[in-house]
Amino acid sequence: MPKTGPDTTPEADAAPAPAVSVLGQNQYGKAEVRVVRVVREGAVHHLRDLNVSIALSGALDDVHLTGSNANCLPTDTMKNTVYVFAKEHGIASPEEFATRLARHFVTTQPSIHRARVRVEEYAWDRLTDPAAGPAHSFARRGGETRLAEIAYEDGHWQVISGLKGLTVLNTTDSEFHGFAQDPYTTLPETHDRILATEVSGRWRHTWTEDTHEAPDWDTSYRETRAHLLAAFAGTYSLSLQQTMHRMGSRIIEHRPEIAEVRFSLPNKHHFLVDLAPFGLGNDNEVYYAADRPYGLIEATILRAGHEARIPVDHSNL
Ligand SMILES: O=c1[nH]c(=O)c2[nH]c(=O)[nH]c2[nH]1
Repeated sequence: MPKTGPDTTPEADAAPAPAVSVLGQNQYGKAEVRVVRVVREGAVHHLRDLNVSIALSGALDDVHLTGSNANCLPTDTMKNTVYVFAKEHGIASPEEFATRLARHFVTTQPSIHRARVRVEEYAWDRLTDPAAGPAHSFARRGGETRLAEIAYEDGHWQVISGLKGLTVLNTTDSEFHGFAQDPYTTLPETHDRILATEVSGRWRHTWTEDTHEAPDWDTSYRETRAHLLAAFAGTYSLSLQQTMHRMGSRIIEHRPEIAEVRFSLPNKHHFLVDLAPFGLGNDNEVYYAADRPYGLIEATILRAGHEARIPVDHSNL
């Protein structure tokens, strides 16, 4: 805005007019800081996954009325504080973590009189038994939906089973390097990253005729799902594409009743937070879980000699 000159209108000498507007309740903060904290106890990894929102209020009138930011701790700083606290103190519980944050802002910023911190925690279940070996694979609790799509025409059946919304994560045994590069490539190569995806999978059964016995659908579903998860957990991954192929090929190898598998797997990126500005290292401990953009990795895996019939879903692209 260009500065205006002195007010020379006749009203300038008069008593100030009562303000027309008054600042009411106000607060500000960083919403939805997605922090994932991994603790590695040898081959057994522990995971906490939070969505943290912070709202501060206090002596903030000047920020709104005069534009002075002297009392305005940047929301970016609040985000950094979440990551630094996750590194330095770990995440014992949502309550403990939120309490620590709220106390910090109120006791270190004289202008801040009240802090509200809301934490949502996403629960993860282990995919492998820590007593039986490496335990770094998890499935997110809830959100999973089983699917069935049936077509019947000219006496022939087509049965497609599947699932969506099954989110899985490996805290290690995932690398991505040796990729093609062009002048716009900035992605660093990684030899140890989090690999996470929300599985959408459909599989077509070989059963087409009433003259043959139909599979036990529930058993088939349970076993197929188990193979898909075992392949995700057990594959040392050089890309999500490779893991996905193992998930499909393991199903084809173990479930003769299935002719074709189709996966659509978003690569749910977890980026290591750079804690160097705070004099801290980050040895695969604190991650930022990005929700978009995401890689979208899709493929059909077929039993040799069978045709691809599961329609390719182009609603994403
Ligand atoms: O497993 C991956 N596959 C990719 O194609 C890709 N691209 C990318 O940026 N990260 C990854 N990760």
